Amino acid sequence: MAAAENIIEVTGLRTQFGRQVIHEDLDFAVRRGEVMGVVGGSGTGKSVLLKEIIGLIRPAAGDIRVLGGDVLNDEAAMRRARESWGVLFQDGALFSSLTVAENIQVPMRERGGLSQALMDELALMKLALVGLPANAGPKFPSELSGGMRKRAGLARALALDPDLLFLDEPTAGLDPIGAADFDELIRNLQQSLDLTVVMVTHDLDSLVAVTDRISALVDKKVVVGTMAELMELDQPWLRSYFHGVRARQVAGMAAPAS
Ligand SMILES: Nc1ncnc2c1ncn2[C@@H]1O[C@H](COP(=O)(O)OP(=O)(O)OP(=O)(O)O)[C@@H](O)[C@H]1O
Repeated sequence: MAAAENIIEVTGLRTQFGRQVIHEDLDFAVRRGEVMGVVGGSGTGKSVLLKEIIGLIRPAAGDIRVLGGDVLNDEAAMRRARESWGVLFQDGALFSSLTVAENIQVPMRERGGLSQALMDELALMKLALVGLPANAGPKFPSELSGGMRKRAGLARALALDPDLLFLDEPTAGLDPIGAADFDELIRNLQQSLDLTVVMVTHDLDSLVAVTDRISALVDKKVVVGTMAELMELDQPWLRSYFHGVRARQVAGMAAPAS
């Protein structure tokens, strides 16, 4: 079998804020077409890792490649990469003064070259894609439920038909049923749109339902594997994270039928 292509490749990453070292010689890779979960204790630098990959924070050292391009040093590679991804950060981060449809059209406007009529049509398509009714388009974010706002944020992340989707705590703040529905939506979209997904989450149900592999941030580095593989490791944080009663229940539910 041919080796899977890495759509993201981070090597030798060092992140430091003042004297606080967050990542030290960290390697992280994501294969095209997989859903990679990112977990780790509070403050281990999960969100910062995402922000470094998308160019919002510059690391102290290391190499970051997206789609094979050196996004830290090559502006053209960064432009190409930026056009290839969509991002859903916590809370959906919608502009409260814009309607949902206008929010979805923000990335389209930034790219330019599309008529308003086409953008209106595209916004309707994106709403349908994430399971929102057409009448959500003219509403303001404050008029939607938390779950609907997340979906609207996802619709905006999908505005430019990305190959790559970054999700930071997508189910945070949702009730268990809302979170399970959102997990299912992500998995369905990943398959139907052939997306690669990088998802920071604390939610074990999401990890089981959505991810193919998991990167755990421990000791300033990444440990990567399937959930079953990580559960086997004798590392204190991983043990307490995966071996709690709740974790065992979730993992038991996920065990393949044999
Ligand atoms: N721009 C910044 N300047 C200074 N310190 C920062 C900055 N961004 C993050 N940090 C620090 O880096 C560390 C990692 O932050 P990050 O938000 O990535 O954590 P996290 O793993 O996502 O945690 P949590 O699960 O609590 O959200 C924290 O100690 C945070 O205070």
